[in-house]
Amino acid sequence: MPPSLPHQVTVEKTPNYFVDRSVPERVHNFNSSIKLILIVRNPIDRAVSDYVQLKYKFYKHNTSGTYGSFEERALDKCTGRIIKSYDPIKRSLYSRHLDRWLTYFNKSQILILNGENLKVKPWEEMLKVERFLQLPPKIVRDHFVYNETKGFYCVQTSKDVTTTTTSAFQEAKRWSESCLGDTKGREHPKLRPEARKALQEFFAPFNERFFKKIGERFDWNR
Ligand SMILES: Nc1ncnc2c1ncn2[C@@H]1O[C@H](COP(=O)(O)OS(=O)(=O)O)[C@@H](OP(=O)(O)O)[C@H]1O
Repeated sequence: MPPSLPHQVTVEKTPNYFVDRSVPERVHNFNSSIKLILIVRNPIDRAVSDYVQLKYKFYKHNTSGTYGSFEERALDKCTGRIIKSYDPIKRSLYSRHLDRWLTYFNKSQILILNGENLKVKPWEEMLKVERFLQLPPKIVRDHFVYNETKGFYCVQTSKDVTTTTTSAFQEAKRWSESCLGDTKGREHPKLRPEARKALQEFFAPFNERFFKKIGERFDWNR
């Protein structure tokens, strides 16, 4: 973690911390009063996004062989059952991973954000973050500009700059746009309806357990 001054808040983002078994205890040893933020989305979409990332990495490092389709990787060829040991599936079992964190941290230390809403109304999720971190509310709708090509909002940031003209110094605001990189928003393969149904049935009990633990529900029956 980078050092921070008393008036600063340091934020560190590593998606894999949520699922790595050894991390909750280590984080607790590091700072037991830390605030944690978890962004979740429909576990089926999370699993497919994870698959897309693994497939991309596979072709980056291998010149021969094929990675296979999501269905080939995640569903047993003979029985059609979900392969629980496939990493994108395993990592999407939110209730299991949350359990490990809850053995070390109080629920009030964990903010759960809605990943679907983060994409369509990021300012709403950011307000939750500001409240949770007890920061003055500064982020508003106008800070976001929708990027049609990417299908995501970009963040508009400004910084004060001093410019010299022939007659005077001028204070001006320089606006810049900060957008998500190329590895975000990659196309997902379309799943066969039977495969999607099998995934829905598989994840449903895990989702229910997760909703019970967090005291909130998400619309993931799709
Ligand atoms: N700010 C924001 N808003 C909405 N969605 C977002 C955001 N940041 C990341 N994502 C989506 O999360 C998916 C994985 O990205 P991550 O950054 O978490 O993963 S990783 O750091 O690459 O492991 C990946 O999902 P898909 O694009 O659907 O595959 C990202 O697009």
